[in-house]
Amino acid sequence: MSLKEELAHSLQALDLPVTEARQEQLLAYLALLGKWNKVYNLTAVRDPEAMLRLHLVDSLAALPPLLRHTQGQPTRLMDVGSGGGLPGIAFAIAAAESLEVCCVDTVEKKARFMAQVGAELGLHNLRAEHSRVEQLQLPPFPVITSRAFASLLDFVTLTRALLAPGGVWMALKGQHPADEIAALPPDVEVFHVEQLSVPGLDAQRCIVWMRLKP
Ligand SMILES: C[S@@+](CC[C@H](N)C(=O)[O-])C[C@H]1O[C@@H](n2cnc3c(N)ncnc32)[C@H](O)[C@@H]1O
Repeated sequence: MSLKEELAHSLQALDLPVTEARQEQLLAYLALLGKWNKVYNLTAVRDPEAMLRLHLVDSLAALPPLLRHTQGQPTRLMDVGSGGGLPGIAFAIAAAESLEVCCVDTVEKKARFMAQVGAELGLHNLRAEHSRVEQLQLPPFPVITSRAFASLLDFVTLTRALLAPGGVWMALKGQHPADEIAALPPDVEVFHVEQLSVPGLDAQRCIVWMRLKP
């Protein structure tokens, strides 16, 4: 199966409608990730087919739950520790109509890569910030995501100043992280641990949804 066919099948399995043009952009993003990975060391995964499954589809699996949460309404989202742009850039492409995405990474070459992807693919809803997230000064976000970034405790501690009133944290995790949940501060509430199934991937995945207690 070609990468294009595999992506289309995966999107269908996720019940995530993405136009043909956006699918081309997702593949173009993957190609840029592969190209610049050699120079910038953006990810340890190098094989294009594995990158599609382990990075792109793995990230996109969290998008339908996010769109259910936002009910498709226009939303500003910050993705922390995006690295090569995951899940932020995947979200920005696949849900371009409703998401404004700010990807943050403390490593300059990674932020530069993400900005370059935005420029090359014409992603007007994507912004890349080179900063430690705890030093970032921006208007707060209704949704803050992370994938393979830090413990839940560090995630919420480093970003709580950037969470809008009523906003949510969305942590993309592997196995249900019971120990990390137990270590959260008392004013942070886990309101849902949502199991995900990733097409073509036999591994446990979940989203830990959190918010500040009222
Ligand atoms: C393991 S990578 C994960 C990258 C990407 N989210 C993924 O799923 O492939 C973690 C990233 O977090 C970034 N990072 C670590 N501490 C940070 C901080 N305080 N602020 C912003 N980015 C940070 C690192 O530079 C690295 O790119």
